[in-house]
Amino acid sequence: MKAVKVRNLRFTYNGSEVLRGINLEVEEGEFIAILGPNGAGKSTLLRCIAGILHCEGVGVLERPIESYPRKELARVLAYVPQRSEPGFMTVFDTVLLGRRPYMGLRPSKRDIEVVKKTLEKLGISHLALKPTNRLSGGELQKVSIARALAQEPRILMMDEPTNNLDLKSQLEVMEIARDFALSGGTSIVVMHDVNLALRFAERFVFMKNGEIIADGGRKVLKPELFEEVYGVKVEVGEIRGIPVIVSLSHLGLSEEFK
Ligand SMILES: Nc1ncnc2c1ncn2[C@@H]1O[C@H](COP(=O)(O)OP(=O)(O)OP(=O)(O)O)[C@@H](O)[C@H]1O
Repeated sequence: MKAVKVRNLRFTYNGSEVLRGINLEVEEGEFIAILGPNGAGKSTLLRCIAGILHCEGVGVLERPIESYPRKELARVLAYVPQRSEPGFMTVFDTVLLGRRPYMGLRPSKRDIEVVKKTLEKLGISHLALKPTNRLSGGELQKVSIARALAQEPRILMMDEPTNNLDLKSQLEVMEIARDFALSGGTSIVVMHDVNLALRFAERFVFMKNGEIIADGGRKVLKPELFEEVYGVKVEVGEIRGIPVIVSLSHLGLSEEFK
């Protein structure tokens, strides 16, 4: 089944076109990384697919996104924004908000169980009773991811989830996204760290100026693509079978590695 289908998607902020005819199909079980320079339109695309921005041409699990009542959409799709606002609520209660699409007036035993398990998974059980405005940036990011996982969605979308995270936490979050896809869910992650994306994702969508420039598996990772998308010379190597991108110079700037 197609998790997401985007057809000829256009999006305009105050008259300026930011997405120009995007076509994208994502199968259930895929883990895709959306990459590209600042301002390329990655977050806007993610927010269109998540139904936060209203645009025509987005299908989720073979249905137009606008046909979903809000609660039903939240059971199907979870979105972790680039930044989340901290507040007075505790970590536990914040993650419990992820159970809202399932809850009646009070949380059930299962809701509480899911929250506890999710906190454990993210390694933040010890923070359960702390208000989120007393967390570090990385801790807050993990709370945001935990809340999305507690939603038990079929599609997990995260916007730069590894920002603010230390090396170990970056790997943990990417493993979570990969395991989510391996267990039949769909992970769509916007990232800047190309090497981290290469290490975990199986499909790469490169955007520039509101368009998709390349879309595919490791074979799309050619130096010419990085020159076109980022204006950077790179070499593509391999360590233990994992592709590694080494940036050499800005085009036209440093002569050092030419
Ligand atoms: N709320 C907004 N109002 C007006 N313009 C916006 C708004 N949000 C984003 N834009 C513009 O839309 C374009 C795409 O932004 P977007 O955040 O989607 O890019 P991005 O690829 O996610 O960038 P980054 O990697 O820097 O997060 C940019 O030119 C940005 O200035």
